[in-house]
Amino acid sequence: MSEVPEGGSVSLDMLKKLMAEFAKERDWDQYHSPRNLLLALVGEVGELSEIFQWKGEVKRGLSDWKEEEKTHLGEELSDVLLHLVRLSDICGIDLGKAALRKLELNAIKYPTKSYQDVSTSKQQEAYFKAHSKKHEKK
Ligand SMILES: Nc1ccn([C@H]2C[C@H](O)[C@@H](COP(=O)(O)OP(=O)(O)OP(=O)(O)O)O2)c(=O)n1
Repeated sequence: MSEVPEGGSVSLDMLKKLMAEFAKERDWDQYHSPRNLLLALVGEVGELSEIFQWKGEVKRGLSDWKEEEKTHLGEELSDVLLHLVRLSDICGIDLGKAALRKLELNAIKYPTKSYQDVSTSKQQEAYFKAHSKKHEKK
């Protein structure tokens, strides 16, 4: 099993390399096509959703969940992340860089100043209005 590196942080690059190694050692590169990986990712998102299904709203921090439930949640979150990392790699996308760029775009699209003084529900209203307009244009 891979150890958490000194300093404690796990990088996307490390996960990318470990996934590439994992596939190579099993001769699974042939199955890791973009489409197959996308379908596997969607399947894992389904498994993640099942954990929350029928529970109603859950508290942030999941303080009333059993340890086994939290462990299971960690496993399904990891499957989603690992498939996403692998899909990005196979598509030649640098996921870390792409995510940083997307954060910058998000900050331009939703500048803090214009949202500071409005309540959460107002922000959400503005968001949904903007989105429904975008879809109407199509
Ligand atoms: N062709 C495959 C199959 C699996 N994996 C890796 C990526 C995921 O992290 C994990 C997913 O494994 P499973 O498909 O066995 O899914 P689960 O672990 O969720 O098992 P189950 O569906 O039985 O609950 O294994 C992979 O890289 N390539």
